[in-house]
Amino acid sequence: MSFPLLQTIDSPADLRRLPRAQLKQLADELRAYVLESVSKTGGHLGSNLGTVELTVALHYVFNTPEDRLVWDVGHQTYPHKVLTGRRDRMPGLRQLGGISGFPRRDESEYDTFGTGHSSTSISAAHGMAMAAKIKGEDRKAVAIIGDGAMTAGMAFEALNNAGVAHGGLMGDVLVILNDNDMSISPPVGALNKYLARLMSGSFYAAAREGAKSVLKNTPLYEFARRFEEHTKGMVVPGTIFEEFGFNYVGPIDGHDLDSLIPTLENLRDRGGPQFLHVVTKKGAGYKLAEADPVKYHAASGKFDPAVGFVKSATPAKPTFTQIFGEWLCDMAEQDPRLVGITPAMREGSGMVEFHKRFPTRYHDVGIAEQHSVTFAAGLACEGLKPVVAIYSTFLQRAYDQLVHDVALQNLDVLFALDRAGLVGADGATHAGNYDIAFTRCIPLMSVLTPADENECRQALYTGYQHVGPVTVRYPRGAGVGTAIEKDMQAWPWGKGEIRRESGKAQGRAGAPRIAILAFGTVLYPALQAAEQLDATVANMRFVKPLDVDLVRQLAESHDAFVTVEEGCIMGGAGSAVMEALQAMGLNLPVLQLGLPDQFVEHGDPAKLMAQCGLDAAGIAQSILQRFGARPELLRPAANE
Ligand SMILES: Cc1ncc(C[n+]2csc(CCOP(=O)(O)OP(=O)(O)O)c2C)c(N)n1
Ligand SMILES: CC(=O)[C@@H](O)[C@H](O)COP(=O)(O)O
Ligand SMILES: [Mg+2]
Repeated sequence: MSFPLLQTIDSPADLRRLPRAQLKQLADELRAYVLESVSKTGGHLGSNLGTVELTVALHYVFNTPEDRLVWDVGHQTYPHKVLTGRRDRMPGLRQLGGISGFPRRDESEYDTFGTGHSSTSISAAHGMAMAAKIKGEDRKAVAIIGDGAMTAGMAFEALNNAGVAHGGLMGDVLVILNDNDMSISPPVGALNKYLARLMSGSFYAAAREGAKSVLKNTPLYEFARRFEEHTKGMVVPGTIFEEFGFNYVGPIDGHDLDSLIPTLENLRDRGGPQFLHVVTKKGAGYKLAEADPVKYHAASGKFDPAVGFVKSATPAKPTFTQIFGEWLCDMAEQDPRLVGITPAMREGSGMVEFHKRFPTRYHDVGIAEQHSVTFAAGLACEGLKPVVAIYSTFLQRAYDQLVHDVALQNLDVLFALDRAGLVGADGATHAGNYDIAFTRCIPLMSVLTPADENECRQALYTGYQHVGPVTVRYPRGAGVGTAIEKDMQAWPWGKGEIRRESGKAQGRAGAPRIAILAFGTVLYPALQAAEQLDATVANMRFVKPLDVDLVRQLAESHDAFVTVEEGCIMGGAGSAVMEALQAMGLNLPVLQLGLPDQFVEHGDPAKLMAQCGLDAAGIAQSILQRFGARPELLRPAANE
């Protein structure tokens, strides 16, 4: 395909030089380019196709980058990236060394705020708008937030704050609600119903009907009082956004440049908090995506636009997500107390089947991680057994609820932490690198790290049987493909196991006798490395409670330890082992392998694991570098 006009646009300044009449062609070419590009690289699709006209209009009307655009979640910014000088970098999208799938301040001056986690845009834009006022700069700040992202409490915290003056200063912030009546799944909650009424115009109709029904059959004096009350409400019904102090405009068609451009020009020139409600279609312009916006939210890889996403002929190994989804249904069959909760990630967390089979025990609470955790706590108070399916990275948003509402009260909640560790294409914003460190330090919390698909099922069952707060963490994608035992057996609580014994006798000449303590799916590269080094390997299974008996047993029979985890080294499982050794007065050298104290960027997961030294070669190399032939590590054998 050719994109003659788009090829001439290397910056928004080029776009603003175009005749207004050419913008429609530019939008059409931009949409075709994004579709073609994503069909080659994979990535988010529906939301990008839905924001093409809005993106063109915003960069046409606002003096970007001086005027700030803040894209909420940021998964809809491919058109923005193409128009802001990165058209020719799209082939490297979400790949190692390529551009991110989300806005990044260090990638472009037009990416005014890094996003990825939802519902932060209004807060950031308000900060930028207030900074402009404080510094006396004439700039606008625009937050573009979806109807899904609008369901998060943080968005309302920001509205509540941005809608009023502070010390006499009022920020010039424009909030654009991009309402496509979709989250990743169909939207949930009362806000969605409210927005639907605003969109349908029934809002006004309801106000009129209400007025008429009240005014008839009432005594005259009552008539006057009520008429005055209702005509006030009827003429300009206060939308919720106006109650927050914003001037509300809309809903308008978010695909019609003839509506968007004059409206944005008008709002740009007005000061103070402005709220524009635009209605778009997720997947606009691509029939397959329009018809199934859930499926076409994102493409996992290449696809032929003419055919769309097709399932691969050979059944792939089950993913950990699928293992969880299956376990959840099996467990729900056995235990009527089970309630499944997701904060707006039904598909990603593998709960579609559970929703179908157990609709009364399924809760999608919207993008509301904090609420999801404390809602679970409330259920647990009443003797139910809530299971919160939540990505490791998104649990970060509900940390206080985890500590204060669940652990402090020792409530019986199971957290199924999907996407634990590196996630690959989504990169640093979505990596689940920190959950071992931030959960194990909470009193009464238990932390399980299954090593493969079968262990995932057994760990979920073990955690579910335990009364109290538990996290079970597992990575994005599939494991090594172990057979799944349908029978669920609870593990001995807090116990690991030795998977491989070193053949070396301790204390003999040559390389020291090494014990590798693996936590989670890194067990398998550790086993491969151990074959090369003839090391012992323990599958620890629990970070908390740690199997201190096994730690002691290994420490007393080996010369050195290696701990391995797909989590941050700082404060992680290896730290737990070090603490246990110190507490037991056992002083042997420990090499901690895990994720480094830096953000790991987007890319192919296997390449990222190798980059972090967590593949078999990396583990073996680290061990050899640290312990190689180190006779000083050898302790004299008992009879020498
Ligand atoms: C805190 C947080 N929770 C969950 C997600 C996962 N997520 C990404 S996009 C999305 C739906 C967003 O819906 P909306 O804002 O309406 O944007 P649309 O996809 O409709 O354009 C969700 C739940 C996230 N990025 N951040
Ligand atoms: C934008 C966003 O946050 C989600 O779409 C996320 O990218 C989903 O991640 P998975 O692809 O791992 O489900
Ligand atoms: Mg939406």
